[in-house]
Amino acid sequence: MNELNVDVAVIGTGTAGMTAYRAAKAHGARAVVIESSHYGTTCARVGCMPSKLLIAAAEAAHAMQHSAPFGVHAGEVRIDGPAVMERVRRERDRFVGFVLEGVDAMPDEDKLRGHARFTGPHTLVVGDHTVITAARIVIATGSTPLRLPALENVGPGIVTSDDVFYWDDLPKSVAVIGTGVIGLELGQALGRLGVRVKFYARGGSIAHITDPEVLREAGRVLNEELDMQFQSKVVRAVQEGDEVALTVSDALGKENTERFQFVLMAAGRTPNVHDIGLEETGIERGKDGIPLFDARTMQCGSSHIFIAGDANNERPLLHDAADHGKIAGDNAGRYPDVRPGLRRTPIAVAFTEPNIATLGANYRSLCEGGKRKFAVGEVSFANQGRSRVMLQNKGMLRVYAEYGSRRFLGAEMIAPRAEHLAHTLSWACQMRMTVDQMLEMPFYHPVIEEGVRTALRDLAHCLTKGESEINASDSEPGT
Ligand SMILES: Cc1cc2nc3c(=O)[nH]c(=O)nc-3n(C[C@H](O)[C@H](O)[C@H](O)COP(=O)(O)OP(=O)(O)OC[C@H]3O[C@@H](n4cnc5c(N)ncnc54)[C@H](O)[C@@H]3O)c2cc1C
Ligand SMILES: NC(=O)c1ccc[n+]([C@@H]2O[C@H](COP(=O)([O-])OP(=O)(O)OC[C@H]3O[C@@H](n4cnc5c(N)ncnc54)[C@H](O)[C@@H]3O)[C@@H](O)[C@H]2O)c1
Repeated sequence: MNELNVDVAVIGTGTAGMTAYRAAKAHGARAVVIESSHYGTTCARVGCMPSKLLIAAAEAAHAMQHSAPFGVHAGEVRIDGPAVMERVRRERDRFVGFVLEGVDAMPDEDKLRGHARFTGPHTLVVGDHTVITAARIVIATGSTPLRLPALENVGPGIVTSDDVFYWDDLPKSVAVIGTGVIGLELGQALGRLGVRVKFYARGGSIAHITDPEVLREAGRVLNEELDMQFQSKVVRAVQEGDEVALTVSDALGKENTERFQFVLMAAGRTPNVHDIGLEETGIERGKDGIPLFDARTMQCGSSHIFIAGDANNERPLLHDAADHGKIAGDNAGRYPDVRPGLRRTPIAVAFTEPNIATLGANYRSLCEGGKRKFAVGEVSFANQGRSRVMLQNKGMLRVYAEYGSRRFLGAEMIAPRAEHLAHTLSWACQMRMTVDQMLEMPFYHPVIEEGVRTALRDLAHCLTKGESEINASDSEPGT
């Protein structure tokens, strides 16, 4: 075994790990990164970028197939599956290439390959070749698609998002298990590209929506296009030649079997913290096995160990992985001088159409502790001017503010181009603006943001009425 002594060891070379490594180095620390699998990051290889490439192709197909109401007729639309997937992979490889250039530029002595595992609070064994003694350690091991027991050992027809971006052609049919962000983004895109897609959801949730009104609207809008079966349970799956016979039971327990070329498991992701010897570290862990940590410093307890990115499951998103990594790397670099780093207003966007977005404090968190102490304003996009012009007049936005201070707190929406609306609103939220200050900002005409103004006006009005009487009772689509 080789032996290595370093100031900072970073486990994982994803976005969080690479950012942590650079931040630690900036403090003059002797730092190394350890990678057990591929360089290139989840985001670039099998995450954010390839999924958006697939969605871009789907948007092109959808626009051509739905241009007739404008008096524009495209003729027969032909989707060339191999060409679609070839572009996804080619552009994906380009993005991965930029990451690999960064890895190549790092000194060789800073990079180790192999699975890292704690053997003590300060020691890691990498593969079967190196023992590292590190004064500080950053865990940035990312996450892995959750595997459902009913879909284990079935055959090649059971896939996860990791597999989709290696396809050479579009499949004929896909069953998507889960109506979370991954399932909806990939499932809708595949459907728009001509694949027969059916969604099976365990409960009634849709992406990260927590507001019951937005959830109901999302269920209604998405159901117009997508075949979604809520309150269902995967019973069994059998590989039969090129197809999987999938048996699912509905809310009443009635079983039904359908055949699909692939079954896409999109039932969530699990932080990679279960096979890294955390029990040897002495740090305290939660029920889910994830170390308890401070979300401002990324420090696990008062230890020399930090945890960043999907591994800590706080907000498993790319920009948060980068922020976590910077904070963890800074603190590991200057330990024991541990300081809180910059945390931004939460923002999450599902790139479905319409987009689904949440920002600031979500509805569920605002309802914690019983009686609601916040006002709600809303707008429907059904008759919103610019949305209707573009034939994208679907969805709703709900905005929240605090009584008394009239401070804007957050929003949830399914709305046309919500990715942009969510940014504007999250900036206002982070600047701690009041609803009145937001209404003093410019609004162009005709734009979708005029819908945001309508919701804010409604919110300002509700704030003057005292406590809202809107019923907070949960309601789920499909129930
Ligand atoms: C399909 C999909 C689409 C997504 N789309 C978006 C999006 O549009 N926007 C967005 O913000 N987020 C998106 N995400 C989420 C985003 O990709 C992740 O939040 C982010 O990439 C996490 O970065 P990370 O550094 O924590 O983990 P990763 O990039 O996964 O890095 C972890 C690394 O650690 C390595 N590792 C694990 N265990 C060990 C070990 N014991 N020893 C050594 N190395 C180890 C792994 O091999 C991996 O390379 C998407 C994710 C998926 C799957
Ligand atoms: N646009 C984006 O920002 C983006 C895109 C993709 C992924 N991501 C990140 O990746 C994370 C993981 O995404 P995800 O979609 O896998 O997870 P998710 O938590 O968003 O959704 C999981 C879905 O699976 C369902 N489910 C859970 N257990 C199940 C079971 N046993 N049987 C059937 N269904 C079950 C849940 O009800 C839910 O609908 C997201 O939370 C997000 O942070 C972000």
